[in-house]
Amino acid sequence: MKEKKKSSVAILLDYAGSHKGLTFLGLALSAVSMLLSMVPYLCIWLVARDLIAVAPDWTQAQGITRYGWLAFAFAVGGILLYFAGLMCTHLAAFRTASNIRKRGVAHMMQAPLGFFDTNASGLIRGRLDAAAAETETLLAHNLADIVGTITLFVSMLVMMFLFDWRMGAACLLAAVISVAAMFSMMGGKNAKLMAEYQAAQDRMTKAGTEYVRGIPVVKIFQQTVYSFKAFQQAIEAYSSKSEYYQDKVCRVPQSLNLTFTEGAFVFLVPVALFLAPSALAGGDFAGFVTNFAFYAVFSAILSTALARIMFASAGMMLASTALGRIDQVMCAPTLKKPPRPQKPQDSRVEFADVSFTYDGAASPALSHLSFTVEPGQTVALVGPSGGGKTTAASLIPRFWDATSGVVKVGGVDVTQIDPHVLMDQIAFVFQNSRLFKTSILENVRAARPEATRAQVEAALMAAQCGDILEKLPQGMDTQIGSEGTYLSGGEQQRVALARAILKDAPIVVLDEATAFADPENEALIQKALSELTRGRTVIMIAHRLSTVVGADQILVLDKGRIVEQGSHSVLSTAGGLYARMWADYNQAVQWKITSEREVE
Ligand SMILES: Nc1ncnc2c1ncn2[C@@H]1O[C@H](COP(=O)(O)OP(=O)(O)OP(=O)(O)O)[C@@H](O)[C@H]1O
Repeated sequence: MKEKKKSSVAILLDYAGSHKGLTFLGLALSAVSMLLSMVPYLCIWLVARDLIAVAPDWTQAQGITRYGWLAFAFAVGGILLYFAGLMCTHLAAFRTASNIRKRGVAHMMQAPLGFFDTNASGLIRGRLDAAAAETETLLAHNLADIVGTITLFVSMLVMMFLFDWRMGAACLLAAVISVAAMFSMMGGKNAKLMAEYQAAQDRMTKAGTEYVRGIPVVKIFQQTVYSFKAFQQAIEAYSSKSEYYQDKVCRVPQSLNLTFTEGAFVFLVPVALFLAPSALAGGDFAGFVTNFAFYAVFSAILSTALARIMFASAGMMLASTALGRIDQVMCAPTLKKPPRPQKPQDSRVEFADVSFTYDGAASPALSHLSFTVEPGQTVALVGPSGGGKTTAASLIPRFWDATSGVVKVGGVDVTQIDPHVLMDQIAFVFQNSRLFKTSILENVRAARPEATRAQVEAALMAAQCGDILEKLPQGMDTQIGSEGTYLSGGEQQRVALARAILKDAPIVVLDEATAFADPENEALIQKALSELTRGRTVIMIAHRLSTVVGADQILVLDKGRIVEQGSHSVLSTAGGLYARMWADYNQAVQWKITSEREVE
């Protein structure tokens, strides 16, 4: 059976969780407040009736003061209940939006890390944040307005029969035309257009983020804003979408809507003129005038009600597209947790016939990789750019899951290990490790939150960070990025290594840890690395072949396959790809030394 699509409101109420009741209470209060606000109109009718009945001897109309107070009391009561209702719906809306944010973030925490390579984390966060905020308006205001206005229309129907259904129908006719015009802007094809408009807005935000990131390049190469084609095209696409929507979808219905929102009177007057002669002839002209006075005043609240419906429907549309965007975040892939997790036995890493293809890629990034790294061994992954080194290393901590074959840690398939336990087994040092904008202490302690100050300090010392701590005003309590406290790339790398040392994981994955360091930093980083890797299983990705000479095993990856495997001494004389790379590397080093001598 086809599953019925849930409405936006139902989805939002799911997110509201325990605050669902508060939303219902708010809506009920809003409905009751609308009913109370009808009473003053009834009082007007009663006053008009009494006045006309005693005219011209107004002193005989003794009930009107009572009606006046009654109208006042109900009006105030209506306002108070309306505010009480709004308080409930606001509270529920804030909680719901906060639940959406929390659930989104919790879901993201379960996404494989590789997901963030292809989906900018800033965009995901922005999307979740903005979309959650957009749902707030629907729950806090729009829903209460919709419920209130439905109550109003129902009570109007009752009032139609209560006094004179013909004049009541005249008032309603304007409302019906106005609502019909409004819904024609939102239904079917137009809803799709609205979704396209929102998508164009999303693309513009994304292109804007890319543009801001690329500003240094734009400046260095003296380009203008127009050289950033993607951003410019995204802006143009957005403006043409919004113009199209405004022009083709909104213009006529919006004009109709506006005309009839203000025009309830238009139908009432001709109907009254038509009815007047028979009322005169029937002898109940006083009753007729009273009814007319009532509907004339009553029709004025129609425009307020319609304006509320208009805002509410716009809010509904916004919320439904916002929910669509939230859904995209919630549908992001997550790491499947094993039903019966197993514990890794040791720090052995094993690839058994592993292949991997990135989503949407035409060819595999890795094909039938098989190798074993015994506990305590160091294996280096080398090879031409795009060969698959980073991809292979990424499969160990499950940044991605293998498309086929098995990656094992400690003899257990990584997909059968609890993700937290797996992460505890592995320290990953990236090419350019990011530090948080907090103290050095907290940056390092991120690896092991329960670590003492002394343990953090020991890790910093082991990572050769003594000189960094000395020059900083508050040592390891100095906030990174504050008041001119910036660390160089090599220094940041050493702090990141201290983090990895503190983690004390049995397996270490190093992705070009020394790639961007200057010679002085490189020597320190090498020292820090030997502290980090001592006695551990190490998988290192390296471009500088000098760093892999001592590795127990070198795997040469080319086009996703292992083309050579062995120790440096064997491979450098085997006449294959590694030997050529080694020769090229030595030539480059020779060239560097010669050119440096010439400069001297
Ligand atoms: N997130 C991704 N989505 C799609 N394809 C990717 C992604 N990351 C890498 N690739 C592709 O997978 C292949 C292997 O890339 P990988 O980064 O693993 O190579 P590498 O050997 O580490 O290269 P380098 O030495 O330049 O860092 C390449 O063809 C690359 O274009």
